[in-house]
Amino acid sequence: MFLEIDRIAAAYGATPVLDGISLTVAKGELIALLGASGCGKTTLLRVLSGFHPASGGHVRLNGVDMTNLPPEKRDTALVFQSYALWPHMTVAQNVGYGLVLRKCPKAEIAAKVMEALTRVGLHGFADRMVTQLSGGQRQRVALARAIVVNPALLLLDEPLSNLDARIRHQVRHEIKALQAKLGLTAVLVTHDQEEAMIMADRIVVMRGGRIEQIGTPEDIYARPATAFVADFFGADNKIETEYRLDGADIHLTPAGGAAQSLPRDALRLPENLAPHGRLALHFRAAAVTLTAPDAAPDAAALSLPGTIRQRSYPGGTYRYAIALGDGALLVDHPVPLPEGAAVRVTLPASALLAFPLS
Ligand SMILES: Nc1ncnc2c1ncn2[C@@H]1O[C@H](COP(=O)(O)OP(=O)(O)OP(=O)(O)O)[C@@H](O)[C@H]1O
Repeated sequence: MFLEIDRIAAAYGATPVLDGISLTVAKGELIALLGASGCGKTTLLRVLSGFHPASGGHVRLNGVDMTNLPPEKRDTALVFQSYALWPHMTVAQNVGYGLVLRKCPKAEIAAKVMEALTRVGLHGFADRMVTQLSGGQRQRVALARAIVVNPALLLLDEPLSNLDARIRHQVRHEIKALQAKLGLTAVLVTHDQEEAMIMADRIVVMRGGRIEQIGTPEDIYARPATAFVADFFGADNKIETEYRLDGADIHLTPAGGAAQSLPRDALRLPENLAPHGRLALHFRAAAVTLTAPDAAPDAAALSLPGTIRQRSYPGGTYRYAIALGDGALLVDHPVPLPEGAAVRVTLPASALLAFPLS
């Protein structure tokens, strides 16, 4: 494997932050480290760049153990959230800085800088001061500065989070296209689930200094391995239920609802599920339908009585807060319904992600 992260541990003083992180990255692959604030993504990136020491484990790049190499001896380039450009230098001087340090001939620097600026769409900006650029343009300069040295590994530390939404959406497609075109191996740190989905070949979901799941965006979205990942990827509505397996069926008794049976195959159940116990059923707001309380129930869906507590309009569809037993759900539904109305909440079995509760 091109990049091997092997049981990496890291700490700040006596406080452990990374706890045995192992993962491999293929040449040309873009991996996103995704997780809530404080889970250790930036620390892992700092370990890869050499700005923070590993307290255990190894990092190998292209077969070379770089665990204890200083940053400048690693074949990596880092793009920061804050751009970290020199304000007293022009765009070209910023982009060429690394090549000057490497003592490249002047003519070669000029040619490489021009090529990098063209690649990031900043042809014609070479002589501008970076203080005269927008945030999106500054981040393109930072990207040009990273790619101009042709690094074996590109490290991106929340590179888009200082940009406003519209520019961010545009620049993330540009970075992805450039990385793919140049065949760069890249590790991106982000806390934005959509950004990780759009940019990454594989996503590494981190939690509390450990890896919770690694997979393609499709994999993680459709088959989250844990309730935490389901929650993080938008399946954040949850119903708790007693269950009992019975031949081809599963009997469910959800909190606040009547007992129901569903074909066992209709749900994606965890492997080695005990014959009975409790499950958390996670699902996305858009998967639910609302009908009149007396509508005929669907045999392949869980059906629960609820009351509309609140209605809002995020655009395109209505969003309802529904009281269900002593719990609450958020549901998207295209039709306006009055607050206070009794409804039947229908959850198609295929939309339910089931996780055992202890
Ligand atoms: N310089 C430091 N000294 C002490 N503790 C630190 C330091 N930097 C980070 N930490 C702690 O280490 C843990 C992991 O931090 P890290 O910055 O890697 O998380 P993160 O997932 O990148 O979070 P964020 O998205 O907020 O940047 C956090 O609990 C944080 O408080």
